[in-house]
This record gives sequence, C-alpha cells and structure tokens, in this order.
Amino acid sequence: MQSKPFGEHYPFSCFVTGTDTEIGKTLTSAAILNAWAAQGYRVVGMKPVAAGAHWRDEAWRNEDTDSLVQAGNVEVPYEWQTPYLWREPMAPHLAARQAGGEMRLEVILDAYERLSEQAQAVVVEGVGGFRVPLTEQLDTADLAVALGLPVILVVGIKLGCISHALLTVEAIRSRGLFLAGWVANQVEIDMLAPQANVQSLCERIPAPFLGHVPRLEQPRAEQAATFLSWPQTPDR
Ligand SMILES: Nc1ncnc2c1ncn2[C@@H]1O[C@H](COP(=O)(O)OP(=O)(O)OP(=O)(O)O)[C@@H](O)[C@H]1O
Ligand SMILES: C[C@H](N)[C@H](N)CCCCCC(=O)O
Ligand SMILES: [Mg+2]
Repeated sequence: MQSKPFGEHYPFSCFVTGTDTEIGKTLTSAAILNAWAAQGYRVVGMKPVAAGAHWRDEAWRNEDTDSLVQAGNVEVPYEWQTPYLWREPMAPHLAARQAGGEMRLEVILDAYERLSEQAQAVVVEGVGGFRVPLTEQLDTADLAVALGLPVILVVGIKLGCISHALLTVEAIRSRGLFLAGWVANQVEIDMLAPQANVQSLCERIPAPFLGHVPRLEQPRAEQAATFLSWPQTPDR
C-alpha cells in the first residue's frame, strides 16, 4: 500500500491509546500534532486526565499536557486541555481519591467540545493502557467510546508487547471503535529481533501500520513524525 507523510493527510480528531504507560503515547500524539501543524492545519492536543503535576507560572502543570501544548498551534485555556489534573503520578482514580475528588465524563466531553470548536482536529491522549479506571464505574475505554473517535494504538516495542497489543486491539474493536492505525515505538534498546516482532504485529493487527519510531537519542515530536506515514487508502 502506498503511504504519504503523516502531515499530508487531512487532520482528524482521534484518541491515542497504548499498550501500557510510558510507552510513547505523548511522543506519538505530539508527533501527529506537529505533522499536521507543520502543514498549516489548526490542531490542538488534549490530555483529559493527567496524574503528576508540577508548579509553574503560578499554576499546576503536567508534562504531557505541556508537550501537547507545544506541538499544537491553537491557544486555549489549559484546563480545557486537561480538565482533570491530579497531583500524584499514580493511577488516576487513586490520585483522585487521595485528593478527595471525583471525575465526571460530562466535564471531559464538555472540554472536548470546546476544543473541537477551536481547531480542525483534537488529538486526545489517553492515560496508561486502554482500560485505566477513572471512577468505580468508569474507565478510559468508556471515555474512548463516549468520545466516539477513531483510535490510534501505540505499541511500546519490548518483549511482551505482542500479547499486550493483541489484547488491546481486541478490547478496542469489541467496543465498536474504529482502529484507524497503529504505531510501533521502540521502548527497549537491547531487545532481540525488534523488526521481526513488528512484522508479527503487522500480520496480526487488522489496521494500517503507521510506522516504527526507533529509540531516539533525544525524543522530539518533529523527529518522531518523520517515521510516521499514512496509507493513502485506509480501510474503514
Ligand atoms: N522512541 C523513543 N525514543 C526515546 N525515548 C522515548 C521514545 N518514546 C518515548 N520515549 C521517552 O519515554 C518516556 C515515556 O514516553 P511517553 O511520555 O511518550 O509515554 P506515555 O505512553 O505517554 O506515558 P503516560 O502513560 O505516562 O502518558 C518519555 O520520557 C519519552 O520521551
Ligand atoms: C502517572 C503515569 N505517568 C500515568 N499517566 C498513569 C498510569 C496509570 C496506570 C494505571 C494502571 O493501569 O495500573
Ligand atoms: Mg503520556
């Protein structure tokens, strides 16, 4: 199948999930935003639930949100991009409990609507893997369903990722969500046969493969974007 650089594909809002935490969702989301912004599209990132905050410029900030702010090109209030920012870098339902707060889906959907009025595409980064609890009743898969966006799956390439990836694909598709594509992001440097692992995933994931981002010396969105491309005729 022929491919085009990511930035040459018309932007669309999407939900970026991953096989785990710390496997490259933020890097990938920022790369997608960067590619679209470089083409002159108005795009914005969203990290609706973030855990782990630092104090800067008289406000609490989150590293992921900061990266998405930098990669996008539409200025909006920080709290639209991250309506729920918890202090501790831990499972968000536990961070919320510790802070005596609770998350509501409507608040996130409302913030998403505001963002989508300001931009041609909103790239929404999930939290951790696909099914991270938000409340007693709700998890991030429910959030993806409520948003109803095409999903992009980031697979952190390391030993064990094949099963994690296939289980995640199953969970996405069983909810009726459209898996728009997947990205291989090299997490482990000393892994044996990384290419063969990626090939094994290509043979098993029923969605376009958008590219393999190698382990980068200094991970930056612009550089990561050069490894991503979009098939000209994605199946729908
Ligand atoms: N291809 C890569 N090469 C080098 N470093 C990388 C690569 N991908 C990610 N990293 C680094 O690994 C760390 C985790 O990546 P990232 O923040 O994108 O993960 P995440 O899936 O968004 O995690 P979280 O679940 O916390 O949101 C970051 O410090 C990031 O810069
Ligand atoms: C704080 C961290 N970087 C992530 N954003 C939160 C990951 C939560 C994972 C929860 C789990 O599945 O066990
Ligand atoms: Mg992240």
